[in-house]
Amino acid sequence: CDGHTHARRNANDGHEHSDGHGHGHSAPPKGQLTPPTRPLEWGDINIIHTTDSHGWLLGHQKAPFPEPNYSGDLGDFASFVTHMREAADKRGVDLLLVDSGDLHDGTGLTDGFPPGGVDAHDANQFLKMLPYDVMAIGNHELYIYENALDMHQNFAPALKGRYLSSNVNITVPGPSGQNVSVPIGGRFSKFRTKFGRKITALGVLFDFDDNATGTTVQKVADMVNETWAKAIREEPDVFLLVGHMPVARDNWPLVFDAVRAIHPTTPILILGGHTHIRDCLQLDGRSMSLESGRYMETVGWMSAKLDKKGSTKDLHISRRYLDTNRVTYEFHTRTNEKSFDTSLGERISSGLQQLSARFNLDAQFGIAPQDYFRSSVPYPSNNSLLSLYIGQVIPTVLKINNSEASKPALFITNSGSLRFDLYAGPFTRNDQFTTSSFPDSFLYLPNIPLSIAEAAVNTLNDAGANERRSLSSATGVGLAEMVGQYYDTIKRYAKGDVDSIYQAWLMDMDKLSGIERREMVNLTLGYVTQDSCPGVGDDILHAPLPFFSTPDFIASDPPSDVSSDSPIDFVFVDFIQDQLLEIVNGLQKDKVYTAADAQRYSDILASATLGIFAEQMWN
Ligand SMILES: Nc1ccn([C@@H]2O[C@H](COP(=O)(O)O)[C@@H](O)[C@H]2O)c(=O)n1
Repeated sequence: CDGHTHARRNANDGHEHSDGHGHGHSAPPKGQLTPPTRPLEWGDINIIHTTDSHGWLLGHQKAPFPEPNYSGDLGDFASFVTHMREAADKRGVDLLLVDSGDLHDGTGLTDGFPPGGVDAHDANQFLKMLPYDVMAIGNHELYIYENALDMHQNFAPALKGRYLSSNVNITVPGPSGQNVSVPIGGRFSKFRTKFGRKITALGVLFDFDDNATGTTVQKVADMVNETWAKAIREEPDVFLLVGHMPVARDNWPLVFDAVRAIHPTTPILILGGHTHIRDCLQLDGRSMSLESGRYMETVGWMSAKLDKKGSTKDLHISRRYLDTNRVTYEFHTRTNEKSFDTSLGERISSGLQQLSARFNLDAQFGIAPQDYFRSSVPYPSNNSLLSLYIGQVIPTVLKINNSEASKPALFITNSGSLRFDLYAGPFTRNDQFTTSSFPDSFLYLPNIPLSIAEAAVNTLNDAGANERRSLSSATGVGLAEMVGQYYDTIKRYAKGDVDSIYQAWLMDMDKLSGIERREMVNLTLGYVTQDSCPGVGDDILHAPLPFFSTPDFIASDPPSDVSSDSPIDFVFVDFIQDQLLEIVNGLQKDKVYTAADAQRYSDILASATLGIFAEQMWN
C-alpha cells in the first residue's frame, strides 16, 4: 500500500498528520466531522447494537483522524438511544438495544481502579443506566475470576434476566455452603417487546478456553444439544441470537441450524462480536448476522420488516455501521446541538468525567515526542508502536531493579497486547491503559541458546503469517478448514486471540480501496467495510488508513557480542507461555520445559511498562 495520503488525518488543520508535533488530548472540532447523508431504514423490529466496548465510554479524545469519528461518549450515546426510542414509539415499531460483550479491559475507566477494586466495576454502573434489552457475556469478562463474580453478583441482576450467558457458568458457594456451578447471567430470555412481539433471546460465547478457574464455558456444539433445546421449542416472532462470537468463520451456523431444524421460517437476527470488525452476512433470506466493530467506534443498526408467520419469502432486513459521534447521532435523531442532550446523557457524561478524575486518569507520565502507530506504518520503523515497545520500552523498563539485568536477554511479546496507537503529546494514565491494558507478567527461561530463542520467535510468527493469509476475506477460508492445517492458530483462537482477524480486515480495506480513496481530498480517514450483505453498510464514506503487515510476535534485537549458541534469558509475557514452551520443546531435545521452569523476570506488569518508560524518557 502507499503511505501517502490526501484524506485528512489531522482534524485541526485539515492536512495529513505526519510528524506528530503538538497533538495531545484535545477535543475534536465538530465542524470537521462528515455528516451522514442517508437516513436509517426502519422496520418493525429495529436494533441498536454495541460490542467489544472495552471501557471506551468517554469517547475517543485524540485529534488526528480517524479518532474524531468516534468522539461521542456514553452520555451522547444514551441521548441518541433516548431520541431513537421516541422515534420508534412515534412510528409504532420496536427498538431493542443489544450488546455482545467484552466490557472489560481497554481503558483507565475499566482498568485504572485503585487497589482493592475490581476491573470495570465502576464503569459498568454507567452501562447499567442505559436501557439495554439484552446483553451477552464476552471472554474478557472471564480472564479473572473476581471480574466474572462481579458480573454475576453486581451486573447481571440489573438486567433482570437479560444479561445472558447461555453457555457460561461460575462456581460460587451455594446456600448450604457447598460450591455450586450456576449461570453467570440468564441462560436465555423470552420476552415481549413494547409493541407485543415475542422474542426468544440467547447469549452465546465462542469456544473460549482461557477462562479463569471457577468459571466454565460449554462448547457451542454441546450447548445446542442441551439446555438450549428447551429454549427454542416454542416459536417466537423473532429469535434474537446475541453472542460474543464472530458472525463469520465460527459456530453461529450450529446455533442457527438448531433453530432452523424446528422453525424453518422464523426470523433469526444474530448480533455477534469478538473480532473487532464490522461485518454482516445472511445465513438465509430470513436472517441477518451483524458484527459492530470495537471500542465504541461503531454503533450497529439492524432493521427487519416482519411478514406473516410461515412466509417463506426473503425478509427485508437492513444494516448500517454508524460512526459514534454527535454529528452522526444528531443527524439520525433530527436534533441539533441545543436539542440533542438528554438529562440521562448529561448525567452519564459528567459521572464518567468524575470517575476519570477519581481514577486520576489525566495524570501525565511524560510528553510523547511523536506518534507511534500499531499497523498504519511499517514494522520495524521509527514510528512503529511495536518497534518502540519491544526495542526500547521493554528492554529499558524490565532491567530496573533486576538482578538478572546484567545477563544477555531476548524479549518477546504478542503484538496483540498493544491495543491502540500512541499519540504525540501528553502521555497519561488513561493512554497507558488504552495502549497496553493487560496486567500480564514477564517470565523467563534461563540458559536458552540464543539460536533456539530466535528460532522460537520465527516459528511462532510462521503460524501467524499463515493464519493472516487464510483469514483475508479475499480467500474466505473458514475456521473449520484451518483445523489441522494451523493447529496452533486454533489454540490461540480458543484463548481469545483474534487480533490477526482484525489486522486482516484492515489489510483488505487498504488493498481494496486505499490508494484510490486516500487520493480523494473530501474523505476523512476511517473504516471502509466490504461485507456480504446488500448495499453499502458504512454510514459515512471514508478513506482507509494505510496498512502494513506486522508479525504476531515481536522480539527485541538479539544481545550484541553473543554467539548463537550462547545461553541467554528468554523473556516472555505469561499470556503466551503455553505456546512458547511447546515451541521451545519442539526446537530442542536437551530438556522438556514446563511451566515450572518459567521464572518471574520482573515485578513490573505489562500494563505498567509504558508509563514507567514515559516517566524516565519523555520528561
Ligand atoms: N491477558 C491477556 C489477554 C488478552 N491479550 C490479548 O488480547 C487479545 C484478546 O482480546 P479480544 O478483545 O480480541 O478478545 C488477544 O489476542 C491477546 O493478544 C493479552 O495480550 N493478554
